[in-house]
Amino acid sequence: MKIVKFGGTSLATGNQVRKVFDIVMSDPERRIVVVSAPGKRYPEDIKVTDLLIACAEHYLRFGEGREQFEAVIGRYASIADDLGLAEEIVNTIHDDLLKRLNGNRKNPQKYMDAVKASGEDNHAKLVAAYFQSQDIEAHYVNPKEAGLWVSDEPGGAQVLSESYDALYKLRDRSGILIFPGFFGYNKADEIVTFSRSGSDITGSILANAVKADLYENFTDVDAVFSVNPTIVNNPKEVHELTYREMRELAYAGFTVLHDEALIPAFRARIPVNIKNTNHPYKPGTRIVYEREHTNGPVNGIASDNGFCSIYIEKYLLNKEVGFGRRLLSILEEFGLSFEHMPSGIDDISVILRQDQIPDHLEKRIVSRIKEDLDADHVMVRHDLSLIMLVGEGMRNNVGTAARASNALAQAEVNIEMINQGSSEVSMMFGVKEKDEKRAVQALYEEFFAGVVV
Ligand SMILES: Nc1ncnc2c1ncn2[C@@H]1O[C@H](COP(=O)(O)OP(=O)(O)O)[C@@H](O)[C@H]1O
Ligand SMILES: N[C@@H](CC(=O)OP(=O)(O)O)C(=O)O
Repeated sequence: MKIVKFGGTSLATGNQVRKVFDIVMSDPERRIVVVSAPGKRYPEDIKVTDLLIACAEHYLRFGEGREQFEAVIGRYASIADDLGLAEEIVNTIHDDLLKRLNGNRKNPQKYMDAVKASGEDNHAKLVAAYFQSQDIEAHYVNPKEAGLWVSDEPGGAQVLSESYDALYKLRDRSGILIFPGFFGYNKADEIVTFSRSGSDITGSILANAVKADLYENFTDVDAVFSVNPTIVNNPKEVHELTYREMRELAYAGFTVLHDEALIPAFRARIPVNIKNTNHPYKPGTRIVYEREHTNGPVNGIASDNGFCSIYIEKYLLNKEVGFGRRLLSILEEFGLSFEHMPSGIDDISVILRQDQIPDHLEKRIVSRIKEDLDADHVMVRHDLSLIMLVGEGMRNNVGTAARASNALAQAEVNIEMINQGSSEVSMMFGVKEKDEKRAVQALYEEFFAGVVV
């Protein structure tokens, strides 16, 4: 059995839904189909999820939002019209969304989640109606009825372990099951969504639960590229990655797959295949437990910006028992999470996403660290980008850091910090945001020019 997930662009128009139908029907193993809400039809378009967020915000502020509501319904109506579906399905979606918008607004986060989730929920109903119109036995499945239970963290839910046994029973159902991505239910039977792009997570959970042979994730690119295609023109495709490599790359900026979508599949050792809905005959990228290392130390280069580092200097801090713990407990008090913590003998840096620290808090954090830790010097560096070199082959290759540093020096990029992940499949370079593009291009040239991936 295969789990097949289709992203928003794969389901954005009637024509795209027809492609999805053909892909599913071409393989009898494709039994469970996870759908996203309609995505962008062209680059400047707005995803239905974003239209829904705007709609919910309008209702929260003004108690209504006719224009935003019509924009959402218009998207479904045009898809239904394209597919020649009866008016009934659009009426169902219309009534469902209106009911959610007029629902309880006491808890704005929960209200927002219920409205946001309607994007995938209603599209699953529409896609099931299309399959049925083609005389195929297909059923819309509601995540509550199927048993997809999640934690009560609006916009950031985590699956609860008891879901897996409940969802296993989906195997016994007949026909093709159309399952909405992106949300589950908490123990109070309320809708809670995963973080953005979370339909990938639903697919992975279902793959684990039903012990699928394969999790196919259909999107709008032929494969995972070795580097962000907006930074390097026409980059090389990577046809095989390990779970660890993809997890690091997804976390560090490869948005093609949600970084939380790997763990459930990985735990059950289910391979993931990323494929293109528009070119389904192409092999795509396989994500597997192990791979042969035939293509050099680096398998992908990811980058992301918007980081800052808190640099702390104190003579012999490495000898001071509890220094790290006390530093992290100050960050905890301010509700800050950190990404990396490279350290030396007399200094340590904590790297964080800078949007967590509003200007007015920065001074307070710096003086707390100075006073409580009796630090010699504390400084915040802003506007940093983190570049991650990722590859299982790094473990067995001497000189990767030297090659990378040399390439960056040649490109006149100053390295603000270096950190080698303890897993030894990644190496991180911190640079100024203004240098990110040049740095990534130089590293790509060093590790991929002439390499067959
Ligand atoms: N390294 C990469 N390889 C492939 N695609 C990437 C990479 N980094 C970012 N992307 C982007 O990810 C997009 C696909 O992810 P997403 O938009 O979430 O798709 P979907 O809506 O199908 O879930 C691609 O169109 C591409 O712009
Ligand atoms: N529609 C949701 C969830 C999702 O996974 O979408 P997509 O598959 O288009 O990334 C979002 O935009 O966040």
